[in-house]
Amino acid sequence: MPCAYTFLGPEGTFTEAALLQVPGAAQAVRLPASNVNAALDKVRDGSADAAMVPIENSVEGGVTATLDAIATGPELRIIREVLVPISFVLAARPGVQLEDVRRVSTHGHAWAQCRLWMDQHILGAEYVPGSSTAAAALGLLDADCRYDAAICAPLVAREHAGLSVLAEDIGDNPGAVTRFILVSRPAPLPERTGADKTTVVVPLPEDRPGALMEILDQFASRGVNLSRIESRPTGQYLGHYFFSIDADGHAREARVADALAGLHRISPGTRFLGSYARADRHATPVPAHTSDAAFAAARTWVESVLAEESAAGESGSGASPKA
Ligand SMILES: O=C(O)C(=O)C[C@]1(C(=O)O)C=C[C@@H](O)C=C1
Repeated sequence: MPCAYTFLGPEGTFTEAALLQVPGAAQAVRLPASNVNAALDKVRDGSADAAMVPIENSVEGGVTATLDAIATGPELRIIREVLVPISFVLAARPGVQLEDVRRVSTHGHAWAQCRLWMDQHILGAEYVPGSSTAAAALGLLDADCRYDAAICAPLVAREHAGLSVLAEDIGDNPGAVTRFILVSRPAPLPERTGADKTTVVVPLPEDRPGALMEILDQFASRGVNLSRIESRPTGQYLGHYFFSIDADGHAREARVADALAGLHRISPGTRFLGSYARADRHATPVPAHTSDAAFAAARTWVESVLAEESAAGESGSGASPKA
């Protein structure tokens, strides 16, 4: 297990709450980073062993900063995922009333999850982007703070920043959940658990009709279920995209390994980002014809066909019958 962790900080972010779910992390060195790229750089340069970063929210979708940062640069591996239920409060310096609030700061994903509440309760609310929910809350303590309130986790408002809570549970979707990933430098794959996920990045081959269908077919024809697929621009030039994909199963399962090989044939720039246990422990049923046993039986059959062919060739009796 890693012994120095970094995370999207400062203390009190939802990302830190995710990190604290990792066994041993509460006792380990924890290094807050000011953004996702800075956290991943600490892993790449060896100043941390692993980074916890957000990747997907049930309301707002993919965290593009993370999807892009792990798709490029020196290779990294996802070794674990963590789910955190999200509940937001509106916090302000003691004495400030709800009717005094105009300018509100938070992380972009948090703002997106509280938009309706803001429209209903703060007429003409102005959004001030923050690097995280906790950074926005702590910023309220600065003498030259240019906003009136922050959207953050209940814990950071009360315990870390000593702020007053003007409203609780202000998220528009009460069941909101954010998924976080623990990322390390390339390392041996975590063991198969029977309920695993594999993440890949597949650049879309250009000028090739049906390329997306071919990519999807690598999974479909091997009975591999996808739980997320998103397209992101590579940033190189207009119209150049990659797909970020989560597939059910582990790279040590034959059907997943076979699908990975197929992806590499179609798009040699395919990047493997890891196989790791699903946080919800949900195991997707594997069709019998795509089980490891079915792949092994099929391989044995092909080998027996080839062995018969070469034996026949050596004995000279393998000539094709005349038509
Ligand atoms: O700002 C934080 O507290 C974070 O951990 C980031 C983040 C995100 O990137 O989605 C995490 C969970 C919430 O959905 C809002 C913000």
